[in-house]
Amino acid sequence: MISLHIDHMNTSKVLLWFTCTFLRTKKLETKEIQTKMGSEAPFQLPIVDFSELYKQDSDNLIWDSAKIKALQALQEYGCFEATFAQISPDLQESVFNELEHLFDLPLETKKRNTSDRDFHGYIGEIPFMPLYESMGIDAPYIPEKVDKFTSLMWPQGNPKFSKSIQTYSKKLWELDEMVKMMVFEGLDLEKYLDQHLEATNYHLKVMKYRAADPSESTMGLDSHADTSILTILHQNGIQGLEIRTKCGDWVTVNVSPNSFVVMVGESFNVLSNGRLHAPFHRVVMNSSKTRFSVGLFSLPKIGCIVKPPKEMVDDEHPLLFKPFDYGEFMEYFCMSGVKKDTYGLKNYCGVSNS
Ligand SMILES: O=C(O)CCC(=O)C(=O)O
Ligand SMILES: [Fe+2]
Repeated sequence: MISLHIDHMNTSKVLLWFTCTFLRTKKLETKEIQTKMGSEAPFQLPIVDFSELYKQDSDNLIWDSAKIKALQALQEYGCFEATFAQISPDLQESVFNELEHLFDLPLETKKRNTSDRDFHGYIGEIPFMPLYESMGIDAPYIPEKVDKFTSLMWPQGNPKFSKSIQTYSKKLWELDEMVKMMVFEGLDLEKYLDQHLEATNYHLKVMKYRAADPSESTMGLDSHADTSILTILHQNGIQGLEIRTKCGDWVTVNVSPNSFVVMVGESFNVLSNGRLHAPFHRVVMNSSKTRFSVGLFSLPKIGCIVKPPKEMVDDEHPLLFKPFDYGEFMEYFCMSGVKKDTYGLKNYCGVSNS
């Protein structure tokens, strides 16, 4: 989940942000120049096809090969590109059309999307992130939750919006569970999968990034790692997502049309005791067209202690994080302010000298 929230920031933090953003923009300009000179090879994330998994697969060959590829990618890059024909191009188009209407609503209407959880309601008008706006729906596969959001935005109703978002979220949720099943199997933790899924909440965040004016920074969303377990991202064909590799290089993730990006959040890094990599990522708006994106975030339920299964800890893999509660962590995270390129959970409960 993004690690930026102005409500909890005092003036000095905001100033610090401005300074950091300025310095990063300078660095970014250098990188853009390098790209123009052709010094960087295009980067392609591993692609895992989930569409075929619905077919008869008696020897589990399709499943096992997808599982190996997915796990390797999550260990090496912290993400991969997923193809998933069960979310049809028509459904995708309908979701992005509806999002355009949603973000076109008056600001006062969009601000009705409030939440008692940080980052789950309307976010926008942030001075250091002027291109960015987002709204959120908890448990979006539950029809009543989406209907409630829809009637806040359109008191006269908008069944088309409700239907598209519900159908779409349910499919994304299926994809999330398939990835978790692969990871848990791949790490020999199958017996913990059901209890893990029971202890998980879901949040759908819909985002809009307007194009930058010539005088503005192109930074749409600054560098951060998600605090989630897993995040599934989808965009309207406008590129902008960048990840930082383990070597520290920023690379643009050119996502193919109709594909999704599956990304590890810090909570999965904790659960796997460091085996899965949670990548820093950001959004850079080099396009003159508006970018819409959607993220399904799976989050540890508040009150359920997050810690790796005992099989993940041994002499070779000493415990990296103390057990934590996500609700308590979020309180700390919001109060401690934003720290650029820093892992919030590592700061909060990392075992020292890990
Ligand atoms: O818009 C995107 O593709 C990325 C959004 C993101 O990283 C986030 O909301 O945490
Ligand atoms: Fe993110």
